[in-house]
Amino acid sequence: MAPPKKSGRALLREEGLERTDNNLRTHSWPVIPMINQKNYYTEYLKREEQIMVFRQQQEDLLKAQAALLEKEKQAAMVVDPMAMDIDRGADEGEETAEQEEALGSKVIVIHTGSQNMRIGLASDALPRTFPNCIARKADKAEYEEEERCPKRMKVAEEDEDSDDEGPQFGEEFESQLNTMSNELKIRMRHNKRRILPNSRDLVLSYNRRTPPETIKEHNDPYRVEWTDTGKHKAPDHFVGNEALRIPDNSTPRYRLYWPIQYGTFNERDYQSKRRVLEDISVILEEGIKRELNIEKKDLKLYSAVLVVPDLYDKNYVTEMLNLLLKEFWFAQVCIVQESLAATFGAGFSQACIVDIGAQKTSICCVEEGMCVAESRLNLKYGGQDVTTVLMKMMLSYSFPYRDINLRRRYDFLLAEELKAKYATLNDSDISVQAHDFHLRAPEQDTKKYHFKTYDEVMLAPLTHFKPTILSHEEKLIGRRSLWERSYDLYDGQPNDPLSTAQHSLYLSLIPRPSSAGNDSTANMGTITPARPTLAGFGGFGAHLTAADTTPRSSIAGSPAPEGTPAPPGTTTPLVPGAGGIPHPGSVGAPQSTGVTPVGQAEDRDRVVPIMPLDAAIVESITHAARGEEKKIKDFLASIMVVGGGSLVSGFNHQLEERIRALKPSKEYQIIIGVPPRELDPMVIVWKGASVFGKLKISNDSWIRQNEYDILGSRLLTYKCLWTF
Ligand SMILES: Nc1ncnc2c1ncn2[C@@H]1O[C@H](COP(=O)(O)OP(=O)(O)OP(=O)(O)O)[C@@H](O)[C@H]1O
Repeated sequence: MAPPKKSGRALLREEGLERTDNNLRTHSWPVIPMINQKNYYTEYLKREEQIMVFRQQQEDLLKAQAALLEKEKQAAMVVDPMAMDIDRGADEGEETAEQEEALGSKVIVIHTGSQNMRIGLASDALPRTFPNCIARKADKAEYEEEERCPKRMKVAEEDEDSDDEGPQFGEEFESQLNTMSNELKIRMRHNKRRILPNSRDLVLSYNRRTPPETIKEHNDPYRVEWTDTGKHKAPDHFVGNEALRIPDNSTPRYRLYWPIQYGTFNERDYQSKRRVLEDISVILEEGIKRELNIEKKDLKLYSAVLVVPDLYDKNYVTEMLNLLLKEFWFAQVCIVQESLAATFGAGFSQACIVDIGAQKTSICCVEEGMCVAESRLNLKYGGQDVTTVLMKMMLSYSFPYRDINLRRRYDFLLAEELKAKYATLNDSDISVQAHDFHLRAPEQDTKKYHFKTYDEVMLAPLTHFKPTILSHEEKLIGRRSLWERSYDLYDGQPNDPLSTAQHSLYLSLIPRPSSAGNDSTANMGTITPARPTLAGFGGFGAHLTAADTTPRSSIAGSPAPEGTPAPPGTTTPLVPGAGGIPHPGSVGAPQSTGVTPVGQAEDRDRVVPIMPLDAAIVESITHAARGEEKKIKDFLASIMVVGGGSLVSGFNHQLEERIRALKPSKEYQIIIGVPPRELDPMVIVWKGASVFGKLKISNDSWIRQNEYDILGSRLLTYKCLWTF
């Protein structure tokens, strides 16, 4: 139907030309007609000179060139060809060693790990490392507030003293331990290694009947120097090693905090954002002062390089950037990703970097100096899980120090020491062996324990390849309780990056309704276990309600019996069960799940991303190669393992064997490279960041104070070497 015809007066009114009786127009504003959207075109923000950051870089470059010309003129006058050569070289990015050193001595490189803080001048050969923790005065120490770790199943009091401990960690754990032990036995036989049939019984009976010796404190040459809290003038806090050495029962009491957890802020143990940031700030300030001898007030003369995880949390990066620029007043800050830094440290241009830290393991392929974004994988387990599971296994083998509790500082240090000494992945080390250790607790005589080990020293680090036996129920507590997920202002998409590799891992964990729509139990709002067998599997039967992922200390920690379906409206932190992981390589580009990106992002906060390490590496490489066979071969031949968790003896060989089993074809050469120059795998990332900080080409990545004042964290889009 044709629209009704408009009167002439109405048309004039629309055009603003309506006139009054005296023939004058009602207003004198010019009327601008609407733009025809079909022909609409703009160059706004399409050219570099319209972006302030690039404009400024261009201006800086012109200034530098003008200064160089001026210098050349002066040098030509005094005929000093050397001076000209040096300057030209510098302009072309070929710094001399002296220039690099000079640049590096004004750059502080910061790598904040979940367990270790590494700081140092970029000109230093190695970083200073100390525990990334702070002890603050409190009513109770952490061991008085929190449950024993490893968590024991409740046993009747009269049983506690009996010789036969029974399954302290639940039937499920025991059965997985036995399965792993049997699998190891089969593998050893296959490799023609001799095993005594009653080895475990020998260990059990020895450990049960060997009492500890008591050594008087004055007879112990290695007694620990505990931190003196100075009772009456006790300071508010201690940092790093000093904090870890405060007696647990000190007066006044101190509570230990680790402000970084799983590569982002610790939202579990803190009640406010301010306290987290304050603690990080104090640790950094005191670390820089003590280790580098630089006062906070002088930091405006320094630049900072900050290392962040590959799959970073946007809030973490922006808050840390703000902290460094506005609290520490560094002149400029540059941000670099862990895997990229690792390749810089090792001097590789292409590699698949596997970083095994204390709480997280990240995998990322790097090619031509760039992270292959889609290959990034972040798994929530690491060296600390190995320590805990080793203690569990040793206790299951009647470890004589039955009261060990990793929430106590001296026990945590003891467990770390035992792991570093005895954990192994060499088949040749598996036999019944006798060891001893000294238990040094504050205000107590030293106790010397004798114990024997068998296969548990290998089974514990083997959990990297069988992470379902690890306990994951506490890993999501408090997540997003202080910082809400960051969303893009314009399109509402989550700002935290997600790779196709990580996405496919989540897809395998988050249950979705089938395409036929016949799965009426699946519910987008809550996550129910994907496989009923998962409940109670590997000791993580704890069900978290949706609300439990937000408030701290509200976990319903009772393990659910095997096969128990989750009550309605409950959420289980999900990890892949046996056979739950799709075959590596079977997952291509992300499949559409029919859920909004926001919904997916929220789901991800309720899932613990876990996958066997060997499968995860193959998965990451598959996503990096995007179907190119040559790239798969190249990445498989250039795997590099870094991070403290990889220091277990025999780790690389074991990993190589397992990847070979997944990629048996003769076409693939699997090479696990070691860091060059015998560098410690724990410091490679820091080393690479320090190299980056000294380069002139990294000039474009520096975020300066004046730019930050105008653009804030939006600068990250232009300044970082990766897509932010
Ligand atoms: N000799 C060793 N053998 C086995 N494990 C070790 C050894 N030395 C250190 N580790 C482990 O390495 C881990 C610390 O590694 P690293 O410093 O790389 O972690 P981080 O950077 O603090 O943690 P994350 O990467 O999770 O943030 C700890 O779990 C520690 O027990």
